[in-house]
Amino acid sequence: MTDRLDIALAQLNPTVGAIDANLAKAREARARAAEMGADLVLFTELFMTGYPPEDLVLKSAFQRSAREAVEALAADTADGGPGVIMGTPWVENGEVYNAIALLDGGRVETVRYKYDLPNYGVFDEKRVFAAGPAPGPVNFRGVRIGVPICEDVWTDEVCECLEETAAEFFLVPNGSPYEKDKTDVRLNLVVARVTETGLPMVYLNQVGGQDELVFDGSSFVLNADRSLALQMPAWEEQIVLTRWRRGEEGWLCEPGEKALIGNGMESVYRACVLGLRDYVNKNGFASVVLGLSGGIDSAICAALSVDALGADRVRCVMLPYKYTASSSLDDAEACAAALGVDYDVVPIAEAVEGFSAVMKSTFDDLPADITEENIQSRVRGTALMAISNKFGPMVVTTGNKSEVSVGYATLYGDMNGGFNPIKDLYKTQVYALARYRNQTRPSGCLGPEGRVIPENIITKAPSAELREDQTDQDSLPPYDILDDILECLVEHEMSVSDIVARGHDRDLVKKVERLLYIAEYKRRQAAPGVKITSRMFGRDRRYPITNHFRDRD
Ligand SMILES: Nc1ncnc2c1ncn2[C@@H]1O[C@H](COP(=O)(O)OP(=O)(O)OC[C@H]2O[C@@H]([n+]3cccc(C(=O)O)c3)[C@H](O)[C@@H]2O)[C@@H](O)[C@H]1O
Ligand SMILES: Nc1ncnc2c1ncn2[C@@H]1O[C@H](COP(=O)(O)OP(=O)(O)OP(=O)(O)O)[C@@H](O)[C@H]1O
Ligand SMILES: NC(=O)CC[C@H](N)C(=O)O
Repeated sequence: MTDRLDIALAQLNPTVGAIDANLAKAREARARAAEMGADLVLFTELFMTGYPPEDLVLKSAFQRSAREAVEALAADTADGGPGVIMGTPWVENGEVYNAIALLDGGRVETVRYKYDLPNYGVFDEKRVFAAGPAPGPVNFRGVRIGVPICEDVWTDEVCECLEETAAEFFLVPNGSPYEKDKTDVRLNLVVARVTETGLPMVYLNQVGGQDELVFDGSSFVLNADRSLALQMPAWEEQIVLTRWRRGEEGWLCEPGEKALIGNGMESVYRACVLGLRDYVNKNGFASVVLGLSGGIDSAICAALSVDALGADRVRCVMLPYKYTASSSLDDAEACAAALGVDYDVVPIAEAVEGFSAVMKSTFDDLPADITEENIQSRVRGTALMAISNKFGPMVVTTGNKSEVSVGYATLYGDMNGGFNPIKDLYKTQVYALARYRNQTRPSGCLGPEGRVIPENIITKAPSAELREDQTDQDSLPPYDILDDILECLVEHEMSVSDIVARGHDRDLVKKVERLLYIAEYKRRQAAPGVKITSRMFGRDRRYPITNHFRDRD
């Protein structure tokens, strides 16, 4: 039995389905850990397949590939180097489990299954995995290690059971998606588990974007006295060696680096950047294109795109029509120049008017209305998709959560596009993010320092510029009021009367409630985007499209 263990923690960015690449990444990490002198390397939840693999797990070919990769890595451990705790799906007796495999001495020593499968919010694990029995510790070179998997530490049961079966400390592999202000939630949970069991805990989380989810890393270690032994950075890959020593009081992790975890605007900004970067890169796009209107939404999306990919991978196009103010042209050009991106102006009058001419007899001289406004938006959407088809960039779409909530966006028009980095940010948060980015370029961002969004874009009244002198507030309440009502309805599921009790006008709340419900059909056709809040549209909030319910309060 040893009294010393050096454990490498691999906070890495796997890709869902890329089993060969994930295996290669694991081998590289193990080689690095061996150089550091590690006895054991810990990987994150389902690292071998990437997390969350969703229904891929149901395919027998996928299950087989994952197993072969785990067995290949197990064979590597015959070299006498570090053992490995690897997250992987595992099939036994016809059931598929969300598992960890302990690999050592050239073989799969043991496997343990996740007990508590999350099945709420964005998680659907009961759909694809069977729940395992309450796990006992694994025995690694004479040390009994508890390995609860992610959700297993969100309640006390599994850790208690592990402590009762003589676990000496916990190594917890996680696939815990980012949400604003979640860092404290995780820390409090780990404090609770450490307090209940008196055992130290390693909380290791993956990093990177996977469709709408983004994982922040932010892994850490708490000793049995609840002191923070180590804090890994957010948003970055890192392999770190932790040194464990057994004393009279049990195991202690020697204090190591404590990275500062930015919160508030910094974390929101970096989540949007990494979510967009990984979506674009992991789906094989060399570049992106977006319509730059001189408005705040497209300006922040341009800044996020440049910070994610670098200016040379971002193309911005101004698509003016007769309602585009000359100040919008100036603002768009100034924004593009500040960001250093390729910028074109493609006037759309001929296409808009050509389309109107084609429809003239069908429309039978009916007066112009929103139909003609939407044609402008759809011409812009078509132009951007044409650039995408011709040159290959993915279209970044720019609707914020306030617009997406109330359907203030045109289907097959400004809603066109592959990915939306601000989909889960209300308009008031978009303004705050723009101000933040003008003051601070967060670490890991590839754009220039300093002001990248001209002040006029932030201070002018927002407008879709689809008719003369239009502003958003012709159709919508002021955004601070709208956003508060929306947050009450969406994030907090509050009743109309409770929202009115906050000081809002009842008719307005009822109007917003109605707009929210009737726009569900648009959201179902919207591009994916980065989850930031506790209740993103989509998997986090599954409302019916056909829905006659209205709150009677
Ligand atoms: N339940 C349902 N299921 C399936 N489809 C449904 C539907 N209800 C309506 N529809 C369809 O949807 C159509 C209406 O939706 P849509 O065509 O999008 O048009 P609509 O929502 O009527 O108009 C677009 C709105 O977005 C605003 N806006 C704001 C900011 C920027 C931009 C921009 O474009 O740049 C636009 C614009 O001012 C206008 O208020 C209907 O004609 C109908 O075909
Ligand atoms: N003149 C334009 N040139 C290029 N793209 C445009 C133009 N007008 C609209 N778009 C595209 O359509 C999107 C929707 O317009 P919208 O008015 O909602 O956003 P915005 O102009 O960026 O911001 P704001 O709403 O604050 O004015 C824009 O973000 C942009 O991508
Ligand atoms: N993968 C999981 O089990 C994640 C669930 C957990 N509640 C989290 O968000 O961290």
